[in-house]
Amino acid sequence: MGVEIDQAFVQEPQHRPNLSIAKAQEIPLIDLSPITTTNPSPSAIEALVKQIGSACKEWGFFQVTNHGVPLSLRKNLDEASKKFFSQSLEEKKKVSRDETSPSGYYDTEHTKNVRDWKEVFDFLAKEPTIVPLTPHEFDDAIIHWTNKSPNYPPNFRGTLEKYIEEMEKLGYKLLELIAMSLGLEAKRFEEFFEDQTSFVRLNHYPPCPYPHLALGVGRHKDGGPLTILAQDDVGGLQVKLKHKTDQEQWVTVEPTPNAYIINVGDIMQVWSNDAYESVEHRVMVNSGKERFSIPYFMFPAHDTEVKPLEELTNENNPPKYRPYKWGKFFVHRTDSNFRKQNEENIQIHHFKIA
Ligand SMILES: O=C(O)CCC(=O)C(=O)O
Ligand SMILES: [Fe+2]
Repeated sequence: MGVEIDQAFVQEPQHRPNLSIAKAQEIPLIDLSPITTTNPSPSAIEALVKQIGSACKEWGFFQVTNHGVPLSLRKNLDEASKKFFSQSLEEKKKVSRDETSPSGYYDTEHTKNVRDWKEVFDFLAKEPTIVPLTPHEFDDAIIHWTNKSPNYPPNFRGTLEKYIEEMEKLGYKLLELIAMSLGLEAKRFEEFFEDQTSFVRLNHYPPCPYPHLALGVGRHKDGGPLTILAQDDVGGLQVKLKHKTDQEQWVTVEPTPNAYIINVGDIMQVWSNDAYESVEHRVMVNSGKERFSIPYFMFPAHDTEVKPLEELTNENNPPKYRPYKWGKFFVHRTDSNFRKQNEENIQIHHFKIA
């Protein structure tokens, strides 16, 4: 008799991956050289802004090349991540997250109440990162989160910090392009990031003997405005197609060497009053190969009041969401990561104006 899978990992039948999925379409691949070369022509930038706008509208996801992030930094972090995860569980647990600061190592995340087949290490971009102590609306207490510093591999922290600097630069550039594509001032989004709550996540998906039952990350939408993802050459990320048909259609994002995968998340959906929707995605696992990925979640300051931007709403297009505080939303999600819950996690549709 074979070994049985822990039921906590098993997806409901309708959410199990189709292992023979057709590779029908590709998410857009966008060349960022107009903003990474010196003296770019205004018409090249204009064309780029158009491409970004239509990718955000049609897909919510795109890949970028010529993004300006030095390859050496990415390679250094890839190697450090592999070394870190190759340690014993006991060693990794020495830098476990805890309820006072959720950065660090853990392998127990549940997405939509099913356990993910993965282990992660989270590292905050700003130290300390200021967030509300509790998700409760009328509790004003704040708390300072700090990072865990593993002893191995050597200079792990330095490698992460250098990488984060580059992610921040790329993130601001992308936000400018997205702002322009919505007809906003290029720097419209910058004010929200002064005390940002961004973090980088190292994901490790070990080989899984049950790829037809489990997922590396269950279907979800990212909660912030923007995610910048590096995936290795194994593949497994799937994006749900936006066009509505009777059946859900998932498209695999084929690995493109050295490219970054960009997606707009829930906050961009709210800011843009639904012009750019946050798209569901998930990660398949496979029985033969382990997979590594590194998302950078660009998150605003905790006290950001998230609401549709005034410039993008009017009488004919009234705000579709009630304002909510990012920090409360974030802490609510983080809290629920610690345990399997019976209720649905907090979602932006809870703030939707009917
Ligand atoms: O590993 C990946 O490709 C994506 C991970 C992801 O979607 C997430 O961590 O939010
Ligand atoms: Fe995600």
